[in-house]
Amino acid sequence: MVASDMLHSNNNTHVPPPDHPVINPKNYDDLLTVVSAIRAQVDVPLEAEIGIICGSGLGVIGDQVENPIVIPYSKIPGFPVTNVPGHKGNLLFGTIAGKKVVCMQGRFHPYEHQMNTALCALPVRVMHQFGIKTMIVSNAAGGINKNFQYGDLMLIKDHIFLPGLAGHSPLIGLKDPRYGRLFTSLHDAYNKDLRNLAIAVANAKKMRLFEGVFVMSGGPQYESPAEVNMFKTVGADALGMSTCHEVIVARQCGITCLGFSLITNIANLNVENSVEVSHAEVLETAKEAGERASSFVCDIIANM
Ligand SMILES: O=P(O)(O)O[C@@H]1C[C@H](O)[C@@H](CO)O1
Ligand code: HPA
Repeated sequence: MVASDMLHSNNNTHVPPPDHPVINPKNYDDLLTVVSAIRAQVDVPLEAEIGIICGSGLGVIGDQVENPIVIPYSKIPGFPVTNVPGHKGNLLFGTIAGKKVVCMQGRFHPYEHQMNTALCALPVRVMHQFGIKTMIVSNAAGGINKNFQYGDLMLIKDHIFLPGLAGHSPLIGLKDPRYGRLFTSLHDAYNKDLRNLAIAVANAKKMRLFEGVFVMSGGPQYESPAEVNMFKTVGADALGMSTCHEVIVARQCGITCLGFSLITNIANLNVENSVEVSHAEVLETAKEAGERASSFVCDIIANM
């Protein structure tokens, strides 16, 4: 199947009913309604200390959750539903290495139908309501740094949030004080202690691991060579279409964050080269590297 067909097929496990409502992410009472709807799905109390977001093709990280309670997004009134291949669309509650986790097996992107950055980041607020103090966020990304190879992992040490700089911050227009500080600081957004822990874990596993700056573009088109060159010039090492708005909301909620990119393709800097990126290629690399990425996440959690 070619990539363009994949993007219009629904390979997700769950299809929502046609009248599936989606909440207003800037209404705090709507958020509480979604949280109650999730609690109503099961007859055990749900809580978690660590939240995990799986990037494209990285749902395998969610397969590490022990004794999972699986709640499809389509079964949660008010919760968005994703149609992007490689994103299963399940919220999982369970444990990894004895720690209580909640895992988003599939995320939302601003380029999806009727999406915006605030709605994409709504699940972070939901996970916060279930008690998370730490969030591990992953994504598939194109490598800009010349040292990167397919399948490399890059810890995110900082980000450039292009849609946010252009007026699409998930915090815009929030007026309910229960959301927290509007003027959220992004100092240490990708926590230094957690990054040091991740580096120690990678060293113990003898894994290649880089640190770098992640840039988020709006997508869904992949970047032109001139755009890739611009991102390189401003100091970006990897580029993708997610993550920054989730981390910003997490920081507003006081959640400590660790982020990493799986380099699924090498971004093309030369307009004379004929290099076509496809989502199929992204998923293929993620499939090859998925086990390594999930074992990395489990070991980090075990050592937290
Ligand atoms: O969910 P992530 O950010 O991992 O997905 C990446 C960015 C685009 O959604 C898609 C491009 O192939 O993969
Ligand atoms: N650009 C943007 N997003 C991506 C890429 C890319 O090259 N690869 C995976 N996600």
